[in-house]
Amino acid sequence: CGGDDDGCYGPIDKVEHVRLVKRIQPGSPDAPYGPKGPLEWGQINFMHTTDTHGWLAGHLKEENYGADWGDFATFTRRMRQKADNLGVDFLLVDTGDLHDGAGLSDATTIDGTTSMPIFSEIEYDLLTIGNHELYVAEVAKQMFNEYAKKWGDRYLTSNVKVYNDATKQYEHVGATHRYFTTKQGIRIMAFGVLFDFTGNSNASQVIKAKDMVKETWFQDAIHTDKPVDLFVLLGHNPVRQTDYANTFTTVWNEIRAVHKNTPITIFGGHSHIRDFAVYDQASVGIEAGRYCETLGWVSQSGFSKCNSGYHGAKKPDGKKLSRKATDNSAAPWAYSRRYLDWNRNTFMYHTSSDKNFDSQTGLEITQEITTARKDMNLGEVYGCAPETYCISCVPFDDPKNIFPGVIKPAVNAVVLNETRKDKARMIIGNTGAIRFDLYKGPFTYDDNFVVSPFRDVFRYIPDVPFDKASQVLGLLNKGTVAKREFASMPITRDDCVDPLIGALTLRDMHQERGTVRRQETITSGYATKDDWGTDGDDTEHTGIPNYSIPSYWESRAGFPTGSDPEKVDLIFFDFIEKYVLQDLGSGFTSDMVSCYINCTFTSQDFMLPYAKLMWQDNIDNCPISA
Ligand SMILES: Nc1ccn([C@@H]2O[C@H](COP(=O)(O)O)[C@@H](O)[C@H]2O)c(=O)n1
Ligand SMILES: [Zn+2]
Ligand SMILES: [Zn+2]
Repeated sequence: CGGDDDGCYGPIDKVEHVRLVKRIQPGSPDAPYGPKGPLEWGQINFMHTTDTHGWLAGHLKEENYGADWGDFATFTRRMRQKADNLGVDFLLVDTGDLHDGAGLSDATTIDGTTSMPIFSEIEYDLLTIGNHELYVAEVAKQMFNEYAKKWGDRYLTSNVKVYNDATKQYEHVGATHRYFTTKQGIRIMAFGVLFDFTGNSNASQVIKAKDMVKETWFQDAIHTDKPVDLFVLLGHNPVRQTDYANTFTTVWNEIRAVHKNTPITIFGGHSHIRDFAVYDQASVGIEAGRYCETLGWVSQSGFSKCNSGYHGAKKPDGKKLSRKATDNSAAPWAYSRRYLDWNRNTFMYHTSSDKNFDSQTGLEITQEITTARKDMNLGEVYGCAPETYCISCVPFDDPKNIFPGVIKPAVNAVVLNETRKDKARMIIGNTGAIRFDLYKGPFTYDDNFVVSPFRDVFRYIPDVPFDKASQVLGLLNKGTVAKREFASMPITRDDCVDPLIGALTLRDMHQERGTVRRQETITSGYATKDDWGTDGDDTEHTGIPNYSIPSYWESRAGFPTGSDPEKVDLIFFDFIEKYVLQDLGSGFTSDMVSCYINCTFTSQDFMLPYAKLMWQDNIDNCPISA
């Protein structure tokens, strides 16, 4: 069972039994419902990844997103080749958040030590930095010292600097901007802008977009004497202009003030959604989801010798791109956009490659991932989860929601300082620290990082009057958005079915996940609505129920029966310490706070003991539900 063509399972890690995704051929009875039709190629074509967060092994428990980084490497190579054959341009872009979300990136002492060399095996044309590259000083330095050097002027970090130990100065991580000419002659000026992030360590500095646009280098770049046919704006920012974290508008306004008609094509991220926003008749922006579930596609035409240096094919695949950004657009620019599901079926379909899809490089990358996973014991099974628990597919208080179903019982059982076990305790966390649904079946070392990837230390204040402590959750959840910059993103996805109308029950979702998907079955997944409507998903889905959840959760343990305690130990992640203190009010100061168990016991450390404690039934014969 050597290759993937014979319907065999892909590289199965026997110890792990975690590659649950069968490697399938398009058209086979096992193939998932696939792409709706060929992509529309333009004169310039972009593929976009964002918020990959270490998911380079793919979604081992979700067939629909089961391709790995090796498969993706093969796909990008084939797409480049196809562009060359068509005589058009192709650019691959990434908009950051490369760590925090999977064992491959987070199970090493410094995040990314194993995953980053694998990530960087793909030849991106343009990349920019995310906030997750800046929380931890060592990670920021790794990006500065290794990857910025490797990626050179393709890594655009227009408003992010890192402290250089050698020069003792803060310096741009990568390049501020890049002016270049594509193979087919399009002259591009590109920038890479992070949102106004303030949670970075002191190893870095983030310059607010409104200040960055005043800097000389930026003003020089937008007033350049060189011809610019297209501005490309990358950024770890949502593309929707109404989103609170959006800073593209600031940069976009500056460019537009000088270049009234030049197209500006935007690639965003951070809010983890599929989205496409129209800025004006010559400017659109895409955001390509999260966690290697989505690959964004934007194509653009309208270049001619009158408005650019473009000398490639006029009509790449025989038909012209016909969709203008706005209904009344008088500009020459036409676009297409598509959100591709991250699976081999999709990749094979769009490269018409069927049995011959795999490349040597791709197979080698897949092998590297398999070896790394084995070396890191990522497939080691710690328990057999009896149910699936999700973050937002059921209401926050539903027993199958991950917070009441797993997180609260787990912290109650595991987060306990023996010397204070007789004290009543309240544990408060930010919901944004819990990153992914937990699936019924084998709970692996990897799943620990998938669910709770951060190293946020459990800290506490002893003996807080209960009437004070019990107000904190409510106050935290009332906090302003700016204050909650670190907390979970407000859930504003349009790609969901209304929870009250036609929502799938969790049971339905289970059944769907368990069902062999044939071509005629529409599967559960994103049903995206964006500025152009509902036709952006490459593979149609039924939509995912999505209930909004608060920004914080609280759990109580060791309470006396039938009454409230006089005092409690108030425990919380160090990540939210500042805000807990603010909401406790006067009389509470940081010198009252100390580590609860010890200063190395973090949010990475409570799920595995809980799985060992609670999920041992059927451990040797744990049914896989994917
Ligand atoms: N140490 C940390 C760091 C981050 N978080 C949570 O992640 C959110 C940001 O994630 P994005 O992928 O959207 O950039 C942040 O708002 C926090 O909720 C954390 O809990 N601990
Ligand atoms: Zn992210
Ligand atoms: Zn982010």
